[in-house]
Amino acid sequence: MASLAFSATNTNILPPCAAVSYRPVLFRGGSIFGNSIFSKKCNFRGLIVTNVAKELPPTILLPEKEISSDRKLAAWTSIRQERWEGELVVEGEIPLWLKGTYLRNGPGMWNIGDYNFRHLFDGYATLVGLHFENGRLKMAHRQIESDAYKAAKKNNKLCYREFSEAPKTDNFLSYIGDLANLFSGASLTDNANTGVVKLADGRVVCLTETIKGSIEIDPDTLDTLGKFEYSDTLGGLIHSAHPIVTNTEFLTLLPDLVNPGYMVVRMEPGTNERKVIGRVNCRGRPAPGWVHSFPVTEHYVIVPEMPLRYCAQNLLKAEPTPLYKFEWHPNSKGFVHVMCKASGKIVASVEVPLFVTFHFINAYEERDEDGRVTAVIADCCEHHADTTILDKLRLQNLRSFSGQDVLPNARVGRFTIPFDGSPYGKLEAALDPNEHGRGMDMCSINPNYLGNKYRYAYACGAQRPCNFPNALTKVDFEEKAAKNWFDEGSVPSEPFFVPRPGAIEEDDGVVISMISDKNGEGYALLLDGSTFQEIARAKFPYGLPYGLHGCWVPKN
Ligand SMILES: CC(=O)/C=C/C=C(C)/C=C/C1=C(C)CCCC1(C)C
Ligand SMILES: CC(/C=C/C=O)=C\C=C\C=O
Ligand SMILES: [Fe+2]
Repeated sequence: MASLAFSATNTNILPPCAAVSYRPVLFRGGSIFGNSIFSKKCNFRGLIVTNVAKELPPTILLPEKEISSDRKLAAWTSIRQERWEGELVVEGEIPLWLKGTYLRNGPGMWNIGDYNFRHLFDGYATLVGLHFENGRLKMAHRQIESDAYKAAKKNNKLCYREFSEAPKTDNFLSYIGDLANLFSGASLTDNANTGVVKLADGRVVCLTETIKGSIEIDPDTLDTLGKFEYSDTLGGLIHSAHPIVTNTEFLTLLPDLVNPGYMVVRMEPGTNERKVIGRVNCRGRPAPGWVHSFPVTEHYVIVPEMPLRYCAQNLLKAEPTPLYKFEWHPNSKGFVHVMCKASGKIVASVEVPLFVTFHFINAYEERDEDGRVTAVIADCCEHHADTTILDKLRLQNLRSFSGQDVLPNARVGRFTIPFDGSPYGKLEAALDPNEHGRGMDMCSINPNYLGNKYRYAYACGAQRPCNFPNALTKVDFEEKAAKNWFDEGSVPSEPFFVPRPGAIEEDDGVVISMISDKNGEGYALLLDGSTFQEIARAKFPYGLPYGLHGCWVPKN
């Protein structure tokens, strides 16, 4: 077969002492076989895997308490080993036009030795690649070599501030150092665990919300290439986790925590220099709203100002507060601002009902019969202005599903931002949330419809009872209906839509997701974008931790 993109490498991670008993286990798929090992003497449990196809040395996997018959979903369990790569056995048919790699990033390692992290967003980044070619599928995964990850491995302790975790201060003097490091940003993490984007110039960058956590990787080998350094002098410590990336530009928002507002910036392909388009001054106080993502239309950048606001004091605290680095300020209200991409001018700024969202889905302009823009429509996965979703994403909650229906309700929140100068915008459900089980997050659309009127969105929905979105859903905004995919006890990751080259219909393509199943195992799943029926699946050698966001790297 044609040589596929991933390099043949594996890492040996040695257990604390030699294994004493061997038990052959699992693995279909031809390219690998494995032995599980358990040593009573040193209380080590793990797996030995040999990649037969590549004749690599055996890899001894990370010892993990959870690797036992009572193991729970792999989704909330740290990755078993640093890296793996190999071909998977495909059940069903992968369309021959699907050529390229789906890269997915996410927090996949939530412990340093015996110390366990608290929150889903704390984990060290695990990058997974699914490489499709000629109807075949290779999977690879690898840890991103951020400074934070390398330092944790070397010193066997947390060295940088993660989403909810902060390194312990030994004494007063080191605390002073910590404060200095905090203000300079030196102690903030560069653990790029949130997403991965392919820039128009071909570079692939993993991202988180700290600017220093922008890390370039090689999409073929998953190697960490180094920091993606911005060459401008804009400074700042944080940005939106989800830039808008197209063939012509990279747009992002830089929150200004000192003088509450957002810089809207643009970076051209082939450069590392962000240039300012304009600035939005916040209308609420005391700080800008958290801006995990934002949408654009053809001509405008939409800047949401959520009442869940960054909190400088919480940033300084070592112990997590109920809302982590944020605070809920209902009295300071919620707003949506619209900036013209070409001029940087604010063309609308409206107060909207209180809202909580991580992810905007898409936005577009509505026009009258003379072609004048009358309003902007912006859709998001909206959590009914309820911040408890942040707490539900604590690992302890995710790992302890007892059959109770504890996932807070979510909907497709549709903002209407009028252009007639009126001071208020609307926020309503775009369809009955029961269509998708009142779960709604981790969305994607056909990328060719970015910023334009669109009909379909793909997301994680819910089949109740659940404690986390446990279904995949295809929303049809025209029919105001959804099609759902569900497999009892499973946790599916972001359904990522890849359009068929040359397609006319918006939903002509496939949806890729990775499933963590009730047996602790996992598989790649391919659904038809139109029927939302399964067309193929391929089992992983072991279940993978939950991943957040991905991108498509086409192969020419
Ligand atoms: C994984 C995900 O979706 C979000 C991750 C967010 C992170 C890692 C945020 C980190 C932050 C700090 C470490 C300090 C500054 C504030 C903030 C950007 C929230
Ligand atoms: C996984 C998630 C929310 C699920 C709730 O329904 C949010 C992830 C945010 C970061 O990318
Ligand atoms: Fe996200």
